[in-house]
Amino acid sequence: MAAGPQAAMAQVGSSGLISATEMLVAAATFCLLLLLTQTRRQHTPKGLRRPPGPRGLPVLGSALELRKDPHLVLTQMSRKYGDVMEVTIGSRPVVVLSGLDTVRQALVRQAEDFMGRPDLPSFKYISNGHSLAFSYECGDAWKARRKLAQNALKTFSIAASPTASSSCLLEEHVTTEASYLVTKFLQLMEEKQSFDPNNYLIVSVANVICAICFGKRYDHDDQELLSVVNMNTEFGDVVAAGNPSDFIPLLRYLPNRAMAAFKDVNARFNAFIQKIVQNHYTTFDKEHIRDVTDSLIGHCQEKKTGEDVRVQPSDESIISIVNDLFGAGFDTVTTTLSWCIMYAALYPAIQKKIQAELDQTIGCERRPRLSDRGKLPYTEAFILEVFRHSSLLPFTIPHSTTKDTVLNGYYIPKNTCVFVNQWQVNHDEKIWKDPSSFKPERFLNAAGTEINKTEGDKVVIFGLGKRRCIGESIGRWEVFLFLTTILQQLEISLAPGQQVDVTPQYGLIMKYKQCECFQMKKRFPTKSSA
Ligand code: HEM
Repeated sequence: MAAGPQAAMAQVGSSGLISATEMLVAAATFCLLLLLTQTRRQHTPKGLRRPPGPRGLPVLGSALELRKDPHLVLTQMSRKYGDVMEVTIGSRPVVVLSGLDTVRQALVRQAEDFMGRPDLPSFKYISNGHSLAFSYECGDAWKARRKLAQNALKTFSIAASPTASSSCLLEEHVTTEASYLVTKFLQLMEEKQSFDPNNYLIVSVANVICAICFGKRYDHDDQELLSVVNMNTEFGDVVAAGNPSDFIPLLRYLPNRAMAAFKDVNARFNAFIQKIVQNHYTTFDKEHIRDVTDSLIGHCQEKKTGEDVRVQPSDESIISIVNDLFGAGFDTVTTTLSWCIMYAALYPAIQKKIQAELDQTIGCERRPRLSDRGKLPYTEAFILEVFRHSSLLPFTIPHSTTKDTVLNGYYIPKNTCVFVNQWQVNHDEKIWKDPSSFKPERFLNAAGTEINKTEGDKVVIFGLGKRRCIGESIGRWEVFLFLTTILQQLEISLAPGQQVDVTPQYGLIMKYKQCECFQMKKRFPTKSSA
């Protein structure tokens, strides 16, 4: 019993000795937690059962088992306990959902019951507790903010723009950035044998969301932007489902390097955005709304005094929407593109098929546009397979029940933390043939001419229901346009003799290990961009 807590302490990098008082506090906490766990279990209403699951250790629950690759461990456990199971992490029961039907049942059909977020300690540091994505709040004021965010985002990205030379602002921003990337990659190939494209991808993708949110583009060597976009791993390590210090209260009082880095990342991130927002306030002109930040400031100023104040979000929480949009808008898309590039390099025959489709449909005289998307089924199937196979967001952000509820016959009390295992759904042998193989064809009709929509809808990577990602359309469009622009012009390969490790590193967003192993070469003689 004693070995468990010690192992957990070692895991978070405890360096000091434990005093007698600390031991007493630990023992008291232990007894209290046992008592609480038991009291909680006694409250299951008559005739109903709690979901099955492993017993776990006292105080730690299943925390040690979940230390490495929880998406794989929980997938394995779901084979034994089923699609609704309960694990205990530390002192806290967590319901884990697997299986497409169960996930749809909970997040879509019982959407209101499962739309909450748990009050995890780490979430309070994000956007000073005002985060749209991570805060505990999910009432009417939150719903109003989510709507506001969706509308502002749409206006400055995929809505038709009378001023843009492209079909919409998003197309204009991505085309600019993707063309820059192609030139940069070729320049790097002249300077080096091989390189890591991810360092450049992240700035280009960040520039797209910066243009939408702040009307601003940064140089690729801008140190301020680089210091913000390069701290996403520290962020993702802590907010990923199953972080022990969110579940084991004792760990919060011990030195914890990951948590310290997380707080620092959030403080720096908030300061970066705050500076831009202040600048927007100074130059704000309600007749000339430039970007998402302006539109949010405008909304704060227009708020009607007669509105029900309980429903009315505060100015601070409205403005902090840009933190969410910027934060969620670059690492997700960059990591998807980085997996696309890796799969294209690992499977040259698949890459050639995409390029053949691009050559046939678009040619080399003009650049891809968003309107080409429906005409490139193989490319679309490749993107779907990248989402499915990599399952780069193995879990959604943790959910929580908003009321006592019943799922598949199991009782789940209000405020229960819920993990949705997207990785399991995307690799479930019951719905996918040979799920570990990378096969874009699985998403095409028999003739290979169209996407099979039913198969495509089985991939769960943006969540579902009331918490479904609000940047889904933007994310999908961006991935399509960046990828097609790059593959139209460049052939991607791995440098001969280079070993690559494609094992996903667990986090909120899973990446492969960084490597300077890519080579790219021009497919056609240079054309002026059209
Ligand atoms: C390939 C790209 C992307 C993927 C795979 C992705 C995936 C996800 C997932 C899994 C969630 C959590 C859903 C849940 O908790 O049930 C989420 C939430 C969210 N995403 Fe995305 N996302 C992507 C791009 C974007 C972009 C480009 C933006 C903004 C511009 C964005 C903004 C958000 C926001 C604000 C939330 C929180 C929604 C809420 O809590 O109600 N995402 N996303």
